Amino acid sequence: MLAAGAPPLVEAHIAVKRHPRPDGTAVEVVRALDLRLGRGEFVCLIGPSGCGKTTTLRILTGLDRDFEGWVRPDPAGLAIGLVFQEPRLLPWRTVEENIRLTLPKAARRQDLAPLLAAFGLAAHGASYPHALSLGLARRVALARAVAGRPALLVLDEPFVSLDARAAAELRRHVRRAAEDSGGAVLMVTHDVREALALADRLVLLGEHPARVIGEMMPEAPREARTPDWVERQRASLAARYPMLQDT
Ligand SMILES: Nc1ncnc2c1ncn2[C@@H]1O[C@H](COP(=O)(O)OP(=O)(O)OP(=O)(O)O)[C@@H](O)[C@H]1O
Repeated sequence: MLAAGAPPLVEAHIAVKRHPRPDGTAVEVVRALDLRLGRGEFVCLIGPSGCGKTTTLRILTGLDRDFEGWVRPDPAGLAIGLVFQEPRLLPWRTVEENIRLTLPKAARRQDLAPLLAAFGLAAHGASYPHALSLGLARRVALARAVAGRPALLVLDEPFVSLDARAAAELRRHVRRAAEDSGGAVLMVTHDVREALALADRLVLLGEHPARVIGEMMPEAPREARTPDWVERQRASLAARYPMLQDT
């Protein structure tokens, strides 16, 4: 949580972000969006499909600099671990090599066994990405993202297209990654249940152009967030924000 008076890890004001249209005009995707992220805080960005969540993430992480506004500090100077919807593993490298290659040179020879074990990947270090299920591949991407101990871990829709069991396992690993890394986590999801199960703070974005329309801080500690508790909170949020009705 962002303690009063504590400087945020990242702070952004996106005045306007436009994407070009094929006919040469531009469409506004984000407008007047303000976001602050505290050290060690786990924040979920939630919003309807196509509202501009990924665009916002790309700006916050410095992947997109073509916008009006600012991000402080410059993300280029921040250690950021990224997990995209597509695991983006090098197909010709093993799981272990995929992780090792993203480490700074001095750390490349370290023993990765504890990390692989922590993410339930002990049996897969020598596997190639094509042999992995989507759930396992996302877990590798998550292990790779935390291997360098980032100050900020960014996850874009990590639970999409996973069956309930794989999603539950990944949720456990995301939770662990957040707790072990000590860094902040910013996760984009349209799965309100996952957000309620994991986050310190939920930031709700409206229809595009994306802007913040509300926030919620789950009061129960994570270990007390049972499926019943999550369902009650989801129903109460959906009553307040009708756009969450179908989630
Ligand atoms: N590079 C681009 N060029 C043009 N339009 C784009 C580009 N990237 C995204 N858009 C459009 O901007 C809007 C917001 O896209 P974005 O991917 O940020 O939304 P999102 O909330 O993450 O969507 P989803 O929930 O479907 O993943 C969409 O209408 C999308 O089609």
